[in-house]
Amino acid sequence: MTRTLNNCPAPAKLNLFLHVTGRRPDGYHLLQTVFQLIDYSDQLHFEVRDDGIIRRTTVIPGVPEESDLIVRAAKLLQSAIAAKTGAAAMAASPIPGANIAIDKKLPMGGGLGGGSSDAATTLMALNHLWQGGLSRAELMALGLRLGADVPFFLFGRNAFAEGVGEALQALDTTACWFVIIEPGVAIPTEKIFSSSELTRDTKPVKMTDFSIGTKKLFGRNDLEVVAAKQFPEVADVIKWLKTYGDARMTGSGACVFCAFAQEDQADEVLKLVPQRWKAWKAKAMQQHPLADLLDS
Ligand SMILES: C[C@](O)(CO)[C@H](O)COP(=O)(O)OP(=O)(O)OC[C@H]1O[C@@H](n2ccc(N)nc2=O)[C@H](O)[C@@H]1O
Ligand SMILES: Nc1ncnc2c1ncn2[C@@H]1O[C@H](COP(=O)(O)OP(=O)(O)OP(=O)(O)O)[C@@H](O)[C@H]1O
Repeated sequence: MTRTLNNCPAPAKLNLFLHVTGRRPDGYHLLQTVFQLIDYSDQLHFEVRDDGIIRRTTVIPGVPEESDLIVRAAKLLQSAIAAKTGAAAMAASPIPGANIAIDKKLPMGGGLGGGSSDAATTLMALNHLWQGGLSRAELMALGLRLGADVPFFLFGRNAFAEGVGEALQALDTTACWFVIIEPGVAIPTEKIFSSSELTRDTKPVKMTDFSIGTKKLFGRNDLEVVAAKQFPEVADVIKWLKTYGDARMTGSGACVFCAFAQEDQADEVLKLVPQRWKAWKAKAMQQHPLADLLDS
């Protein structure tokens, strides 16, 4: 049995548009959005332990080990596999554990789904290493318990999403490059969704209503006006980047992106970004780099 799996990407996502169409009784919001994978990722490394312990071996400032979505995902998977295999099998061969290291690159509170992507990569990698045998659908159901964005990363390809983000339909998006700017603030998702100024009644669209092009993106991000009002740095970045194209915020913020058909167009703009902001470029991806792990 393979004991290690290294350099497992946990890619970021952008929301090419994000409409809030309602709210459930439990307070979660109903959305319509297009999730776009990009080739800018955290990297995770896994080593099987025989003692059943889950250990995050990298410190992430501000994220205690026990509340890390990586550790929570690993423990959730352990219990799901135990339930699936039953007590007798468990007695015969106790559930393995894992040491998990991470090279963190995705900014927290950035609207890029960093923690959610880390959790999804952990579920895919450990289901493989532990020979857990859970299907993609079973892992997606587990993922939803960790966060609204996690099922998308397990789905493994770009998607039109509804519900709280778990009702996914595969979608091929336009090949393009993105310039992403980090305004230098972290935005707690909850803070935006709980705002009294958030509109929650955008008219639902059908997949056939929109096409994804780099010239003009469809729709808007309903969370943007709330985040821009509460965090002026976000408003400043949007204003600056709009000079070069259809700039908008991703997720609940804070990162702002703009799409370009050609890489050299993205390079040109990247050179012009004011020094006070961290900026980088990323290429649109159609598939999650670990998508095949679930079919192997
Ligand atoms: C904004 C998006 O990133 C768009 O992709 C997601 O909807 C948020 O996904 P996420 O970060 O995984 O969010 P979670 O960690 O599940 O939820 C954080 C908080 O955001 C609010 N939340 C999140 C998702 C959603 N559809 N409605 C909500 O109201 C809830 O108050 C929740 O307690
Ligand atoms: N491994 C992790 N990486 C990043 N954040 C983590 C992790 N584990 C727990 N968290 C917590 O989860 C919070 C949300 O993380 P995440 O990066 O997914 O949000 P985000 O980048 O704002 O994405 P989105 O807004 O699209 O959900 C972080 O602010 C952090 O407190």
